This record gives sequence, structure tokens and C-alpha cells, in this order.
Amino acid sequence: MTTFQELGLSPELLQSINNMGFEEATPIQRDTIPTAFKGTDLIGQAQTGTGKTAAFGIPLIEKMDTKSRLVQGIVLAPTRELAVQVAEELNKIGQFKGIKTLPIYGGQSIVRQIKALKNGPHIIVGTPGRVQDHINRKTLKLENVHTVVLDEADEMLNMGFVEDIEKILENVPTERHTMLFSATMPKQIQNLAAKFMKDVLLIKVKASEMTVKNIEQEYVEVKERQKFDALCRFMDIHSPELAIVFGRTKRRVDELSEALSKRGYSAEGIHGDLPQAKRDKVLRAFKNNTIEVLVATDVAARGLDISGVSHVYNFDIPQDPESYVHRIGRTGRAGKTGYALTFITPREIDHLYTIEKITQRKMIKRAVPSVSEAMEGQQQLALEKLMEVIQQDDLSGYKQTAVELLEENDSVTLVAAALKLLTKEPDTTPINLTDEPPLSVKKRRPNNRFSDRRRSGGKREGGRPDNNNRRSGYSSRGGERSGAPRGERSSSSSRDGGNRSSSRDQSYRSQKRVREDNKNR
Ligand SMILES: Nc1ncnc2c1ncn2[C@@H]1O[C@H](COP(=O)(O)OP(=O)(O)OP(=O)(O)O)[C@@H](O)[C@H]1O
Ligand SMILES: [Mg+2]
Repeated sequence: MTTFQELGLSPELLQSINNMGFEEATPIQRDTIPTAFKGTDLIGQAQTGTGKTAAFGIPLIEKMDTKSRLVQGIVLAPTRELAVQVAEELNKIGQFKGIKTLPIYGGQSIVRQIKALKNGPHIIVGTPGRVQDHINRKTLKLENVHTVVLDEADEMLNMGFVEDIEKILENVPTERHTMLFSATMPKQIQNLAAKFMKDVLLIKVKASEMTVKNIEQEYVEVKERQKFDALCRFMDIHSPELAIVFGRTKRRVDELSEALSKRGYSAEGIHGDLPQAKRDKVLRAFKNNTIEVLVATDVAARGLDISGVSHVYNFDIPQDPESYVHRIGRTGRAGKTGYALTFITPREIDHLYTIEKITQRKMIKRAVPSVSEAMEGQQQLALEKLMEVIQQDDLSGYKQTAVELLEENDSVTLVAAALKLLTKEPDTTPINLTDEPPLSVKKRRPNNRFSDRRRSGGKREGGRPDNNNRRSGYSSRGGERSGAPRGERSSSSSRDGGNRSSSRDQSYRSQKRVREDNKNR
């Protein structure tokens, strides 16, 4: 066990960490904070929900000069919601030191952001597109930035943000401290490290599996047309506290959230085509438990930390194993338990095997529950509600009526009627979802997914020189700091785990993903 005192935090930060209820450092915090204090460029990899935000947030804030009113630190994140969340956490960590963090992201009034930027924030957390916009408008100056963090670095790379990041970093002094964080670090991340970092140290929290142990992982094989009924039955049995249902496309999310609402679930959808105000509203409602089911594209797969998410349903199998890891990582956070169920259609079984192989974790096969099983699940829930009222509420105001009722009815009939009233009986309102074709295996293009995306994505095209003049190196925590020039480091890929290299895996991983446009992130 490592305490934050042992990590040498200032009294101000110890106070905020204490206020946040953190008692001891998580492994990634224990391993990265001392290295980050030394100013070493690093890549931090640890499972979802294990405190990577504070792992970079603590050293970032410790390094801020409170007397300055200039921006000294910048964090880039792939989605707007994540930028907001990270800024909130940094504001908590920095509150007693007086460090101000400002989120800037697309979809929010630029005028409002310009005003806020004038208030002298020390740290900016932003999505690449909007940050660049402010740089171009000269409303954000990065010449005094000494620390840069790329949160969910591999996702920003997947999305083709690498050029935006490069442009942003051209505005930051080269003598800077750069940190990359994610739960997954595909090999292509080395290109990013080579581009943006110096003598990089890879700090990877060792785990036998990529996903956290306390998430129960199951799958169900079902025909496309039967998926929705199966989902409803599973949810009736599980009665999740809060659930996220992931769909592959925006249309899927729209249709699913509407269909779930029709069947009586309290559900709303979120994806990149919705106006930001709507996205904010839906997420707020989910966090406040006003809605119980969030239906989402992968826009909600990364980094979001919502307490109470007990179940994740992959209604459509994710596009690649990394996406799987992040999606299910929305549950089982900070040591809590969680549950994840993945739906596959018969032709998608190979994708499931690939996920299992890469995560090093087997999923348990489940059969589609019958209507009566779903009904039993709901009855059980009603029973629990009833027992809770018996134990916790004052029922004296109801007892006289109960006595009168019992004079005319037998007790079993009465209790059965009460249970019926409390039970949400399976709803069979007809639903017609547009079929999604099964996830297919396409031929892998040469090199890597990054180059695929550059060719295919509007904003990602139009290349730029592939190189900058930054020195680069890449070493594992084990010590062998290679320092080898780019192009000579292919051997270092073995650190990623030899199990990742079968051609089938690669072709799967390199598929062009049905992703949302960068601008919507
Ligand atoms: N030392 C700690 N003790 C207790 N809780 C912590 C500690 N550090 C972080 N947490 C809490 O754990 C939760 C998960 O943290 P965080 O969002 O930083 O995870 P993450 O590793 O970035 O996950 P992801 O890979 O999904 O982005 C948050 O609610 C955070 O406040
Ligand atoms: Mg995170």
C-alpha cells in the first residue's frame, strides 16, 4: 500500500485528495506519479477505472505556478464529455492549491469559452478540434505550456486526430513534459510516441487480463431479429441499477432508445450527431439516475466515469477488442463489481474469439431467457421492493385497510395482487429495428490502422510530413530504454504481447470502423 504522503504530495493536494475520499494510491498512481515529478515523458497503461486521471492530474497540478495567469498545462481528450469530466476532476484535485482548469470543446459557445479563457485558467482540457480553433483565433496561447497530457491517446490516433495534435503541439515549447494515458496501447501508439515524445518510459500496470477481474463477462448468440427481445428479457432479469447499451451506429442508437422507451424502460440515446445541449442533458439525466438506460455509440465508450453503472450491454459487438475493453470498462470501476453482456449473431463468433484472445479472458455463454424467466426476474424485483418497504417504512397508516381487506380476501390472493401491481410484466409491444449487417472481416491493409484511417477519413486526409524533429525513444519500465530511431524499433512491439500478432487479429483490428465524424466528438 502506498499513501499519497509517501508520494510526496504538497499539503494542499493532500487535502483535496483526502476530500475526494482517496485513501491510498492505485498502482498506476503509485508507479507514474514519482516518474512524472521528475519530468520524464511517459506512457501510462492500466485497466479501466483504476485512476489514470489522478495519475496524470496530480503531477500536472503540482507543477503549476499559482502566481502565473498563463496557461501552463494542456490535456487533450477524444470526446467532449470526457474533456468536461477530466476538467472537473482536475478542479477537485487543484482546489486547495487554487489551480483553475477550463474545459474547451466543440458544440459549446466559442464566445463563452473566449471569455473564460481570459480569466486565466492554469490548465486547459480540450478536444483537439476546438483547441486548434482557439489557437487559430489567437484566443489560446500555449507558449508557456510545460506539460502536455494525451488522455485516451490511442483513441485520438484511431480517430485521425494525430494531425490536429501535431499542429497543437507546434505551439507548445519543445522542452515540455508529455504524458500519454490509456487502458489500451496498440502498437501504433509507438508512432505517436516517436512523434511527440522524448526518451519515453512505458509504465504498464501488470495484469493477467486486459479487463478488470471484477467485471463478470458473458455473451449470447442470437439472430439479428431476435436481439431486441433478448435484450429486454436480460434486462428484466438483471434489473440493472444503471445500464449502458452500446450500438454500432447512430441510427441504431436512435432506434434502440426509442424502442426501449416504447417497451417501458427509462432510456435515452447519445451519439455524435445530437446537438451538444441534448448530449449534456442526456448524460446529466443518466448521472442523476433520472434515466436508467443510456444507449450509446462508442462516443461514450472512453473514459466516462459514472458511478452506479452496474451493467453494460454490447447490443452490437464492438468493432475491435480495444473498443470492447473500454466499453465494458464503464462498469466495475474503482474496485466495484460490474457485469457485461455481448450479443453476437451467428456469423460473428470469430470476433468474439479474437476479443477473448486479446483480453485473455473467456466469456461465459448464456442462452436467451424465456418470457417466464424474464417474468420471474421482474417478480423477484417486486418482491425485493416489497421487503424493503416492510423493513424500512412505517406502515401504520395502511394497517387498518389491510385488516379490512383480509376479512374479505385470503392472504395469498392479496399478496399476489400486490406483487402483480409492483411487477413490470414483460412488454411485447412490437418493435422493428433496422437490421445491422454482421461485423465482417476485411482484408488488412499494409502497415497499420492509422494509415488506413488517413486514407479514408475526410478530415484525416491531405497528409502532412510524417516526421518532426523531436528526439524519440521508447522503453519499457523494465529498463531497456531503446532510444533507437524510428523505423528501427519494430522489435519493441513484442512488448505488446506476442499474442496479438495473428493475421486474423490484425485484419480484425485494422477494419475501418464505422465511427463518428471527428467534428462531433
Ligand atoms: N486513489 C484512489 N482511491 C479511490 N478512488 C480513486 C482513486 N483514484 C481514482 N479514484 C476514482 O476511481 C474512479 C476511476 O478513475 P478514472 O476515471 O481516473 O479511471 P481511468 O483509469 O482513467 O479509467 P478509464 O480507462 O476508463 O479512463 C474515479 O471515480 C476516481 O475518482
Ligand atoms: Mg480515464
